[in-house]
Amino acid sequence: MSEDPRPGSRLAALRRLGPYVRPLRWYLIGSGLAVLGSMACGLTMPLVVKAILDGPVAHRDTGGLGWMIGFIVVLGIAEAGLIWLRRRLVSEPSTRIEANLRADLYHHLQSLPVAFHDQWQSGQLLSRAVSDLSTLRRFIGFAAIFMVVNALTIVMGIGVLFALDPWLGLITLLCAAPLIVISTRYELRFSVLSRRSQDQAGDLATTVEESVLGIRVLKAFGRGPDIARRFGQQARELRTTELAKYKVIAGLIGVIIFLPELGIGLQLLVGTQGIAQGTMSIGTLVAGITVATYLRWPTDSIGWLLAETNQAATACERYWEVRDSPITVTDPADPVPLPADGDGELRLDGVRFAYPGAAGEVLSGVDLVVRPGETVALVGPTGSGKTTLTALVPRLADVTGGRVLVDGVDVRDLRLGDLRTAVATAFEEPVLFSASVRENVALGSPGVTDADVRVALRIAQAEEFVDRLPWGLDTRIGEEGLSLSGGQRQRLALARAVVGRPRVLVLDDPLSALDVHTEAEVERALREVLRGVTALVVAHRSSTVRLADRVALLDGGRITAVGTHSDLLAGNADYRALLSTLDDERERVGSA
Ligand SMILES: Nc1ncnc2c1ncn2[C@@H]1O[C@H](COP(=O)(O)OP(=O)(O)OP(=O)(O)O)[C@@H](O)[C@H]1O
Repeated sequence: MSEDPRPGSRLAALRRLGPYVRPLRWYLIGSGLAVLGSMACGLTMPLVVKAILDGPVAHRDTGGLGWMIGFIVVLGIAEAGLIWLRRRLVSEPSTRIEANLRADLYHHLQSLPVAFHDQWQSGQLLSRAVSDLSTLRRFIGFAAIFMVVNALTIVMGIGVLFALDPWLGLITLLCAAPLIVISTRYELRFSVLSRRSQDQAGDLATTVEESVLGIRVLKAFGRGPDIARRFGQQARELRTTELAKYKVIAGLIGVIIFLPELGIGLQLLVGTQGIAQGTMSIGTLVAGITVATYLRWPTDSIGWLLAETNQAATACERYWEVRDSPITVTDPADPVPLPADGDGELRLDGVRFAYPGAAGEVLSGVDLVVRPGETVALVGPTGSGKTTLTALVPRLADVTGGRVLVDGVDVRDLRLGDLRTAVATAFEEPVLFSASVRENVALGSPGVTDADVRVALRIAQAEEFVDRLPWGLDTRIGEEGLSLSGGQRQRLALARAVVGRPRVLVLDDPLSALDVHTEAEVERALREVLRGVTALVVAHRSSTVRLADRVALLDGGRITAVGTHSDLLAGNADYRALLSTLDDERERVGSA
């Protein structure tokens, strides 16, 4: 996310849009030709005016005037028609390219490993997916075409001026040339600011998103004013950058306005002398000034179009930064099917894991077998790597050493779709989406029937409350399921985990974030969910531990003890100490 002002890298980012643009190039070329045609009509008009002034007006003879006026009308109609055609032609490619880029970005985001999302702020992703792509749409539909067309119009116009009178052409050329040099210098300065402001807008979006999602916590802890201060500070920084952008643009606009005005003044001076000496006609001078005036917008707009191009190049760079992030968790080249008769054995064989860029390993040789149909609770001090370990089973991240095997097959040899059907997960914080109960439960198993959803809800002790919702399974639950209680959300998450009848369940303690009364309901649900399924359950509560057949103690990156809850209580001092801290902590939290 660095500010890289080099035009080369930024142009390369724009060039990479080729595969998106190529299939729609005829629309864009057609649109460019239409606008070029309309400009040619505009440039022809002064020539007809010259013919009228130097012919019928100068000779006081109106013969042929009708044809000339008629020609001007035809030029006007053609110009208007071509402008209409340009607008019609350009809307299709610009919106289609934007939609395709957005769809591919979203698909890529879905495939990126969790480690990527840990490192990227959501607001940055949001601003790239929304505002940066809108900037690109504007560029493709407008600035890109007008950059080319306006440059051609300036060349055509100066050509016409040279044909009318070399002095008129030379004056306009001498005023236009410094513009190009000055604009390029401004462009470089603007590009740095443009990149900064887009990144700052992303940071601002992150703050807004975090404060909306965490509104309850912020209110409960009275942190609203602090967040407002942070937001205010970020908004001020963004404003400072925007002001600096305006300053650069204002300087450029000043030059852009002044030079053409100077040109028209010089044309009048030279033209008046030419007319006095009889070397130039009035028609030539009027046509020359009209052409020079017509060239003002193409010339004036260069700075603005360069700014738009800059912004688009920056947006494009930011887009590719996400698209270029490697998808490290992929389907294997030769996937192995899961044995059809497997009962769901989960085996961790010397599993090691280190977070990218971290100094040391979180897991350094974990060996554990969860037998078919068995529930193993994973306990360990905070930060010992329990959550990390559960992420390795459905390949939310890949082991850095050792193997995770489901029914004897390394999870990396399975097709991701097969693995995630065989292994279902539920997390400490149940995440529900703005969709119906049915869609939320069937999220990972799109083919399931309503009957399957109902069975899952029954197992998760959620059927009764879902039936009481106003539209039952069709009830839309709010963003993150905020309109449901914590226990209800957790039970829907458990129903989602079991609906596809997975071979292995991996749960991050579903009871840990619940109060005592809710916990009893979810505990009942959990007991049902765990019946007959192979399950590895991270336990933060002794109540969760008691649901398990065996308990594994994770400490120092390894499993240091495995046994039944009572065996470990009786024979393992570390386990006794750990369990007492878990429940002490809860009492502290409960009484706070
Ligand atoms: N995305 C990450 N990048 C780098 N380090 C991480 C990341 N996530 C977790 N860690 C570190 O890995 C270690 C294990 O974290 P993990 O969340 O797996 O522990 P845990 O046993 O589940 O903890 P808790 O019981 O508090 O939930 C911790 O030291 C944590 O700081």
